Amino acid sequence: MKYFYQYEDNKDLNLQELLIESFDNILITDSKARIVLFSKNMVKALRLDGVDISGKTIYDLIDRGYYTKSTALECMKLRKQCSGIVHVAGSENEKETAVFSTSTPIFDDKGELRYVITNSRNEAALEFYARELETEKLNASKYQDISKYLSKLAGSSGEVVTNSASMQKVMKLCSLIAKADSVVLITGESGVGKEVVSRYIHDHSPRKDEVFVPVNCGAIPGDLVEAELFGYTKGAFTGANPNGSAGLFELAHKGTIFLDEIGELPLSMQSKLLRVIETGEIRRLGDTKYRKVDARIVAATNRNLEEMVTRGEFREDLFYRLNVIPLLIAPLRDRKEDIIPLAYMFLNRFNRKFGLDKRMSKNTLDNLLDYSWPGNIREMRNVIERYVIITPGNEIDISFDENKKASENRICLEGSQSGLPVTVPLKSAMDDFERKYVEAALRDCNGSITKAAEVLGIHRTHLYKKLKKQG
Ligand SMILES: Nc1ncnc2c1ncn2[C@@H]1O[C@H](COP(=O)(O)OP(=O)(O)OP(=O)(O)O)[C@@H](O)[C@H]1O
Repeated sequence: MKYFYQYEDNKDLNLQELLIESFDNILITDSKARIVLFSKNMVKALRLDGVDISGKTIYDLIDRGYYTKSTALECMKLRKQCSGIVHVAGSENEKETAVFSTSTPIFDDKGELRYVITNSRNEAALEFYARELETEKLNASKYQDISKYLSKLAGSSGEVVTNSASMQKVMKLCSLIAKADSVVLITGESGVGKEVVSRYIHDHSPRKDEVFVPVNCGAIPGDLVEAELFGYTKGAFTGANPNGSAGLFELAHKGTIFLDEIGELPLSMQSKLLRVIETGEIRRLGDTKYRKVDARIVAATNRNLEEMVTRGEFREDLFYRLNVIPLLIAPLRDRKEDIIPLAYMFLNRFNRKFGLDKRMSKNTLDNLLDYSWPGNIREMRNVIERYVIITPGNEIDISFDENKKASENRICLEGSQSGLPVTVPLKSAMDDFERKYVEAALRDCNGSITKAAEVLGIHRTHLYKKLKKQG
């Protein structure tokens, strides 16, 4: 391999001059440690401006206290490449600094040491590289985890129906909010579309090409919340990934993190979240250092945070910090103009999905409008999907008995004796029953997930997971 090329028109090339002007800090010494060449930047880095160095050796410079240790001398002694931090003395105007040097030996044909060439980087450059490296690592871990995370998520929100004046107002406001980077707090009953709205904000923000990370704070067991949100270092706790892991905030770097059910965050975590919002820094569990994270926060809750503040269940300072831009999404029963367009949207979606062509009876439309929809749009989605599947003919006839109790629902499946056509596989029948039962429990408990979970005898996080699975 040839490393040096000379052409007709660069015969006068003077390599010494090029080395002297090089951006890199370069020092060449001979086998007796005499200085042969300094690049201008090396002179600056070692603070030797104006010093007469002709005929001087590295020993002389060390004797005069310019620096304390030399990788060039180490390299001469060990006859191999050596690296290390070299502390450079301060002066009246400049404080002591350090450079990272690497010295490489150059041997002649007989294996005798001829020169040592030393390259170095100063502190500022090293800090710059360290920061770049950290960002690179962050991005690498981010993208590694994102694919895993996204694959676990339910499908995207698809078409967003906004026929009512109140939803149109919300969406208009969202378009404005999207452009700013402020924290947003979305409130509204379960299933009204808080996540849909937060995705809309992200999709219309300058961060739209970055990741959107939805997190259901209520579904994460209390003792794991910190590790999930902020990540953890090696050996932070038993059962953890032995290499440590980035948290969801790091995953959302440059994008948006959607903190759903923020009211379920334990108080200890609330103060940590407040710190993150104030400083833009997170600290992995078990770590000592803080890391900068640039994630826009959109939070949501179906609880009354103000009341929680008065009861001491939610930090007042966090509430005010989150409540910079409050958005209230009305329950479906208060925006009836959305009911029929939503019903048709879901009907079309499920007809397409199952390759069917069902229609809704006139009676159904009236019933949909009269119903109070305690589970809001999620409930509607489930009802329509269910009727599309279980209606044998082409016309769907949906009716509701709002007075029906959950306990009655257990034995009161509509239709024939068994309640479902026998053509439905057992798994679908069981899923359908579970869905109805959960809906009935939610209806009985006025949409409160905590109460419904109690009635059903399952943990709140378990119920959240079931609801998410159901759509
Ligand atoms: N305006 C809308 N247009 C179309 N679909 C909607 C709309 N609003 C909600 N949905 C659908 O309803 C379901 C529930 O919405 P979403 O998950 O956003 O509600 P949520 O308020 O975040 O619920 P929770 O509080 O339980 O997390 C989803 O399947 C969503 O796609």
